[in-house]
Amino acid sequence: MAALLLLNRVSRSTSSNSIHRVAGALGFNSLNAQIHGDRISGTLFRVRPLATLAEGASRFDEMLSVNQRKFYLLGGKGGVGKTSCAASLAVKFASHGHPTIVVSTDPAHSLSDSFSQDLSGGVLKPVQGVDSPLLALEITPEIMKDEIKRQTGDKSVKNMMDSMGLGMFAGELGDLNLEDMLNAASPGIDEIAAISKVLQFMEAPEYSRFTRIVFDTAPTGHTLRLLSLPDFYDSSISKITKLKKKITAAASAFKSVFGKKEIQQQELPNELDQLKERMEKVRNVFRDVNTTEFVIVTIPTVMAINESSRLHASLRKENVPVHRLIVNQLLPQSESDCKFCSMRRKEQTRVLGLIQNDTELSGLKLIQSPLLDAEIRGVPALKFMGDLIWK
Ligand SMILES: Nc1ncnc2c1ncn2[C@@H]1O[C@H](COP(=O)(O)OP(=O)(O)OP(=O)(O)O)[C@@H](O)[C@H]1O
Repeated sequence: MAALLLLNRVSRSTSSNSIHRVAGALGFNSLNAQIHGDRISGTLFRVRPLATLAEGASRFDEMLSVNQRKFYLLGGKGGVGKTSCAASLAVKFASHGHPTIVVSTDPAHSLSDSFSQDLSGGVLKPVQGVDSPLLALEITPEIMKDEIKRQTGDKSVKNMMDSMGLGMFAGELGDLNLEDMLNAASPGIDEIAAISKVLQFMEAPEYSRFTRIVFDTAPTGHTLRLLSLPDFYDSSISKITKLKKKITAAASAFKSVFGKKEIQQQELPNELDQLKERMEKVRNVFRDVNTTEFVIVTIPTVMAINESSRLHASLRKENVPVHRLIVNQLLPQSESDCKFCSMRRKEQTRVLGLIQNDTELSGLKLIQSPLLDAEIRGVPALKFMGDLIWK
């Protein structure tokens, strides 16, 4: 029981190596800590339990204990605090000895803003101010598009038919290529880029030491597309593969009539089969309770809770493991409570009650995260937030 938090603000400065250690010893937490030479100054908050709402522990020890690689995807409605929660989780994992990568798949990136450092450019960049390895990546669709083109190479249908001696029949099909075929029906390059990165993290030896991969996902719609994309690809690739087999069979028949050597199946490029296999791998990872967890982030409003409930239903349908729900931006109790604040708090308490009665959400571990009186920017602030949420 008891998890709403009271934050009393006291300004201080200290010459300690770690403002967090000193703050902890004094019974405070710190936010907006700044380092000036050997001095650290910042704002300290005292955090103590107040209200009598359901327990909000995230069981971070569980999240930490597994040594094998785990993927954490944080998602929810726009603006609820997904990036702040994802960034704070990544900092916390790294601070507890897990080499971590945090990836933004949201086309409207805010990782750089959240960490208050430049993490743009579509490449993995080390996050400054964290003791153990923490890399960040804002996936840039344009850069990824080129990368995907390079990976898929020239798969034009005309070339394929040429290689079978059927170039003269290619006609209109000549302009068609695999990338266009997939893009035409595909939900979006952002999701493809994200999947492609997951594959790289899974397969490339240089990333093997990273045991935690945290995804700051785009608002709900995009995220659901991301998760169902491997299935979409799987079915598209199956169709294309069938089409290729039919063309090959027709070519063989055609050539044998004219006395040419029959085309062997193994002459066909097998990249599509490989792509299908890799997509299956991603799909399995997203659905494996041992490798992946999707954490839903929400705020205490009826609209956000309803969307979270729908999100959980969709994730359940996709068999994506979900155990935790963060309710962010809960108004803390204050000694000089204004009427507006007490009304809002009452409403928020009512909404928390709705979660407990929601069939989709009631079974999830509820994590309560207070609304702070400062924007969460920079590693010290993220550490502060992480200590409130991930415990
Ligand atoms: N608990 C909190 N207390 C105070 N400010 C918060 C809290 N959580 C998030 N914020 C602030 O709210 C803003 C939006 O947060 P954030 O970018 O993490 O949300 P998001 O869900 O990732 O947004 P988007 O959907 O636009 O990507 C930021 O300015 C962030 O600092």
